[in-house]
Amino acid sequence: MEAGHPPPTAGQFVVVGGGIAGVTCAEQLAIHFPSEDILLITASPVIKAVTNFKQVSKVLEEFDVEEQPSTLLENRFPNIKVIESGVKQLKSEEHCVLTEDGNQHLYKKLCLCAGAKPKLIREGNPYVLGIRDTDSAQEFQKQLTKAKRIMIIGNGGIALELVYEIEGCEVIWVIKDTAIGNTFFDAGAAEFLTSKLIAEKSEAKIAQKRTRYTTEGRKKEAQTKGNAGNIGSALGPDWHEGLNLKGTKEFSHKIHIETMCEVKKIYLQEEFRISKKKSLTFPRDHHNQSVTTDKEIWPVYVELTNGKIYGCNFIVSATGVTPNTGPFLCGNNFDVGEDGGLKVNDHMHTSLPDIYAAGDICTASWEPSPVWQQMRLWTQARQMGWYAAKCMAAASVGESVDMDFSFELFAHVTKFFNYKVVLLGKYNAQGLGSDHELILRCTKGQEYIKAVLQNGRMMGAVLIGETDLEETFENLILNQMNLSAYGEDLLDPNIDIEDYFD
Ligand SMILES: Cc1cc2nc3c(=O)[nH]c(=O)nc-3n(C[C@H](O)[C@H](O)[C@H](O)COP(=O)(O)OP(=O)(O)OC[C@H]3O[C@@H](n4cnc5c(N)ncnc54)[C@H](O)[C@@H]3O)c2cc1C
Ligand SMILES: NC(=O)c1ccc[n+]([C@@H]2O[C@H](COP(=O)([O-])OP(=O)(O)OC[C@H]3O[C@@H](n4cnc5c(N)ncnc54)[C@H](O)[C@@H]3O)[C@@H](O)[C@H]2O)c1
Repeated sequence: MEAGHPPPTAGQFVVVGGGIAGVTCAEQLAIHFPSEDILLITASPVIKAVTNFKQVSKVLEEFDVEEQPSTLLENRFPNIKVIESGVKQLKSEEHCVLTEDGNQHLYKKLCLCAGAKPKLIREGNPYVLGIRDTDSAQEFQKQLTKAKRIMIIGNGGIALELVYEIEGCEVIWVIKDTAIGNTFFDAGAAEFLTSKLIAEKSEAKIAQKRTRYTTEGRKKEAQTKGNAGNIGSALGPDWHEGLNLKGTKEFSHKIHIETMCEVKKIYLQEEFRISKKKSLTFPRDHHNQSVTTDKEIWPVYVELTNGKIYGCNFIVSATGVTPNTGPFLCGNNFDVGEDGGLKVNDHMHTSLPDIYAAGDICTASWEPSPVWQQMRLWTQARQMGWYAAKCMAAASVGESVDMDFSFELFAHVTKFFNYKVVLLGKYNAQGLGSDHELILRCTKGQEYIKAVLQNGRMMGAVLIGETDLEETFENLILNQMNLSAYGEDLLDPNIDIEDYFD
């Protein structure tokens, strides 16, 4: 044991991380072993709790997420003890974790749920912001209140949400692809959504919000704990609620999309002034009107791979995440996946003895069901945390456990541009090659429905709008019924599809 440290506490169940994965795991362990102490070690001063959980159908689930002081978790589960201190080092051979507060904790079984970090296009550039936790979201909001124009890089969840939410600030949106939202949609769905983006924003957007997201309690806690520098839990659904995402201008939306390009070089103002040979590109809106005369002097200039250069106040790098595996895990010989996550098997077990992992930190390395894939999402963090606890509990009493049903079918419910969006199975025909067919139904401004079929069986679906089809489609994917005979009728709006398959 490390010299100078107090003697370690006795071996117990230890969970690292106060996000959805860690908290769910700790709660389940506390339920399984009511007479044992469960230790939750987290670097952030608040924890994330799942509330109002609703199993909508076999696989689809809905819940709210609340940031809470850790004492609330301890009150609900008296056998959970929360330690608000980052893990400095894992010593897997000694079954021990060292925390920043100078203590060491022995574990009999450990679950690592330390989340992920934004993968920025440039590290260490003060004009490149990432959004992950409450602090980074508030920093972004602060910068936005002073901004006339920003650039958003990336084409996934965060970028989609930001371009819709930001008002009073020009947005130059830079995507590598030909259409928006490539992580979630094909070009057809993207076109459906783009028309909404161009149209005026409706009042209903505010009225239909779902998740409560409170930050007041957290701010006070953070000040008293002085945890500066540590990363907090990831945000989630409706993270922008309560943040006033408004720039300095009076207009609502002004978005210019640059497709099929990336960032080549970022110049600070002074560097740009020196390289005078470059001329500025004036961004144009969807009517091809110049949105600025660009006499401005900008703090930062971005050269894109298509040769254009834009000045802006700052850049948001919404370019995905990297699992948070270091430096506290250095010196431990974990197997890691291509995406840098800790590889876990079908029992959420890593390659090291008695160490499990769940949520954004891990890479699912089992042979998945043909209609499931890992995505670093809220729901999967909850499901993995829950299932990891079940596996840890079973292993500690020598029992076996079957794979949880939630990993049978990929299912995600979210909201983009104020539309309900349900993604099921291989919703973008991922991994199906050209051997599949698509059946579509689209009513502009109302709904977009896509079913992905292979050999007559439904493999995935995208449902945008209030389609009410999620449960039927979920069943069709799960039961793999041969749908060849129905052909296009499958999406005929005059046929009540639910009756069809009852
Ligand atoms: C802006 C934004 C919007 C999102 N929107 C959605 C959405 O609409 N729907 C959806 O499904 N998903 C969404 N996500 C993704 C979702 O938030 C994550 O997939 C999920 O929260 C991951 O949970 P987690 O518990 O694995 O990790 P995290 O929530 O990141 O928690 C990690 C925890 O580990 C702690 N930690 C880290 N390092 C240490 C250490 N060394 N020692 C101790 N503790 C440590 C952290 O403090 C934190 O408490 C969004 C993410 C972002 C950033
Ligand atoms: N409603 C939702 O479900 C939702 C909303 C927000 C965030 N999230 C989740 O939060 C996490 C972070 O969100 P995110 O949007 O950063 O990640 P993401 O994985 O959703 O999207 C990353 C995007 O960045 C692009 N990209 C990657 N490297 C790039 C580069 N060098 N230059 C240009 N583009 C690049 C990718 O092509 C992709 O479009 C993800 O796990 C995401 O699923 C989910």
